[in-house]
Amino acid sequence: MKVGIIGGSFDPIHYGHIQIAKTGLQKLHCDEIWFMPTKSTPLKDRILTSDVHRLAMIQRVMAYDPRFHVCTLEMEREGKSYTIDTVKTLKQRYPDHEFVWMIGNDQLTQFDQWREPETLTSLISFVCVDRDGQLAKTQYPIQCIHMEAMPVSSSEIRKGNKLNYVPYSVLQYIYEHRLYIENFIAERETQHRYKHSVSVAHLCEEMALANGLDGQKAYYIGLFHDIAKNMDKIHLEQWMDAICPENKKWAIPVWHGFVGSEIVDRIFYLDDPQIKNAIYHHVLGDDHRDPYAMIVFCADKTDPLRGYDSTHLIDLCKADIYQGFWAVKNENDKYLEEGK
Ligand SMILES: Nc1ncnc2c1ncn2[C@@H]1O[C@H](COP(=O)(O)OP(=O)(O)O)[C@@H](O)[C@H]1O
Repeated sequence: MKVGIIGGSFDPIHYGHIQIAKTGLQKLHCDEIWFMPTKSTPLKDRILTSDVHRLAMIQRVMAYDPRFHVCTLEMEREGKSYTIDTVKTLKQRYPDHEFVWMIGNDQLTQFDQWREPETLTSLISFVCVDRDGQLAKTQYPIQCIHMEAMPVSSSEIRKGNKLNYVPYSVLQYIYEHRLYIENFIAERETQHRYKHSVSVAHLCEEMALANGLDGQKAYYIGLFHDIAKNMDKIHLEQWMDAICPENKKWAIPVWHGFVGSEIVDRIFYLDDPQIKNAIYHHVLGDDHRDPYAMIVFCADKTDPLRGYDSTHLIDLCKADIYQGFWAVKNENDKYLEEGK
């Protein structure tokens, strides 16, 4: 049996990895593809997402093709993991299999940094699949083959970019387990606003749970509520023209609610209508029926990081969001009146 191996951190797995797997099946005529997640990568010093989460995300992709498998050999090994040890173990355990180790060309260019590269290529064959349309040259006996370009990397995904390259079931897992997502916000907001967003997210969650509602949904509303706040006026206006030109009658500081509600859906694939609705209304606080819209309005105004004592209002919202909402709204109106 011919087995194509794809080793990597898969933090998270994405369509680039899946494309390599398909190329292995189609062009190298592999019978199976084994995804080999590393425990910790010697060439990368970043702390990886836990083995359990990375493995669970890979498992979700296994359903794509019965020939896809996960091999946890490297994860099970203690300490740092080197490919040379893996290859030796594989050959020992599966003497009848023919293995092909598939790498992207970013790996090819740093192949001399792998431990014992000459021994490695003498033990099994290595194939490089083109990652960015430019097959790299190498001094090693490594065959290079072309594959359809998938311009994505896990690091971009961890920043919340190119989420369309993440299988939907994996993205669902990411949201269910809150992986990377505070980073999505940190990448797009100032440090000050990022802290506010995280604080509002936790407050929204607490208020929702206290009212018998979905804490996770409320957390996401709070986390993303200001996602469009840093956008410059030109881009903000382009979004407004595209999605709701009729709302341009409102002052510009109000627009980020309308635009944010589209961004969570179109860029972050949070397509829940209640999440969109709550973000849409959070600036004006003009949805008096949906509890999630009320929660984010109240949490935004009573965020402890704002520096005033909002404990009584938070307690009111936790006891009953419908009553709490009007108390927060009245206080807010009073505050705005005084500021005039
Ligand atoms: N978009 C892509 N196209 C082709 N190969 C890729 C792509 N992304 C990753 N690879 C290859 O997949 C393997 C595993 O990479 P990994 O470290 O998990 O992902 P990433 O490079 O995205 O962080 C490596 O050999 C890498 O070169």
